[in-house]
Amino acid sequence: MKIGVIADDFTGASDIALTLAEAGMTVHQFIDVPKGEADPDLGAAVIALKSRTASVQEAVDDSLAACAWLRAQGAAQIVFKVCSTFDSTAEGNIGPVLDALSAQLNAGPVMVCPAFPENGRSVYQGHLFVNDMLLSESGMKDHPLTPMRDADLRRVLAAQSQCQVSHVSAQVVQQGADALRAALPPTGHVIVDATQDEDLKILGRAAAGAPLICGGSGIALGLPANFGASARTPHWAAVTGPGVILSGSCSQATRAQVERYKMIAPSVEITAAQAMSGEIRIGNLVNWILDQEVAPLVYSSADPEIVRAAQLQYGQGQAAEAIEGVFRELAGQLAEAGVQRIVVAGGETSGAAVQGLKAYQLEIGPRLAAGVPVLRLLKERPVALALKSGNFGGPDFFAQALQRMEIAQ
Ligand SMILES: Nc1ncnc2c1ncn2[C@@H]1O[C@H](COP(=O)(O)OP(=O)(O)OP(=O)(O)O)[C@@H](O)[C@H]1O
Ligand SMILES: O=C(O)[C@@H](O)C(=O)CO
Repeated sequence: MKIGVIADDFTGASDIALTLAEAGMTVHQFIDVPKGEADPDLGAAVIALKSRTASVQEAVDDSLAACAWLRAQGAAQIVFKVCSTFDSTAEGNIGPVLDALSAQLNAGPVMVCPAFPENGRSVYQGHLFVNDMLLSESGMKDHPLTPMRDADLRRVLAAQSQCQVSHVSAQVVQQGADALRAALPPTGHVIVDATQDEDLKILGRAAAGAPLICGGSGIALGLPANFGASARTPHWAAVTGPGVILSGSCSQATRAQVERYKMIAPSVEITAAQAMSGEIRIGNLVNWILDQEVAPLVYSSADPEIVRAAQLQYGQGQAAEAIEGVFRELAGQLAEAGVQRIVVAGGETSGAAVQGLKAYQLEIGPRLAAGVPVLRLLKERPVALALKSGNFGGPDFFAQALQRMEIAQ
């Protein structure tokens, strides 16, 4: 194994797994820290944790355990995969986890860059932009769990970390890998600018031999080439059979996708009140889903005002866990009932759904959208999964993803 990735959520794990697969690495996504050994033929492994919004101590402990497993499999380089919008609560977990991993690996300077230009995420003068807006003015300021209200990543990371946080500008990056390496301090975390894929490939070259780097999937663009890998398209054996869309993301992009899909297929909304009351009968919902001619949509996605009202009434964590609990139970029962194509929208929601599926290892297929691969879960019958980050995919993503799962490549 050459590259080991520790991802702080499940959609982010599949996002970077796709980047590595398209750059030629043989890669699998693992759910939580595996118990056994990895296939020695794997060039890369991505461990999906549900640590982004966990307690700081839990996030640190789980990330260190994942790092130890990856190193034991021979991983020469560790990537801490975080969100391209640097999703984090004020107290962590990016800073504390990065500090712990850096200490465990005696990593020296750690380059940090969440840029993902293909999906409109760029870092310039230490500030994170979502398309043409500062992060703090984008929809991410209303995120239900990790509202991002400061675009200056140096300040955000410095508030969470015990280490020195510095910055290397795009002007230096664009002079090449040698100039970037020369600009790095001896230790600490370094926010590195990147506004285009070429900047990320320079960063990848500069990261050759670095024990630890941190970023979105874009930071992996240039890493496989350091190990002699070259671009390829992942293969896919068609998966047909009943399908369903599960959406717990409240992001702007997902809410648009929900409204578009509701126009062509049956749907049912799960409200926070219903989830908190325990009135939802999962078995009845499964039967309703299986009775539909067209793959139906089950969603809790709601506008920020509705989410805020629910959080005020029930508590942010309680509302989140209640809704995730519904999707966790639903996903497991759907797979047992024979559903074979499952599209999930939202990182935490995907974590819940995958836990419900009792999935431990996923094969990476071709892209459904930038940052979203189709995944194969090997059960009695193969299950095709799409774990879509809230802000990813176009308006017709749901229908297109279900159709793509049925086409071999
Ligand atoms: N109607 C609702 N009211 C309150 N909380 C909700 C509601 N619908 C979903 N949630 C919660 O909001 C959170 C959404 O987070 P999730 O990570 O699934 O989506 P996302 O942040 O848009 O996706 P990503 O992290 O991939 O960008 C989950 O914990 C979910 O349970
Ligand atoms: O980097 C991203 O935006 C996604 O992979 C993600 O982490 C969403 O939660």
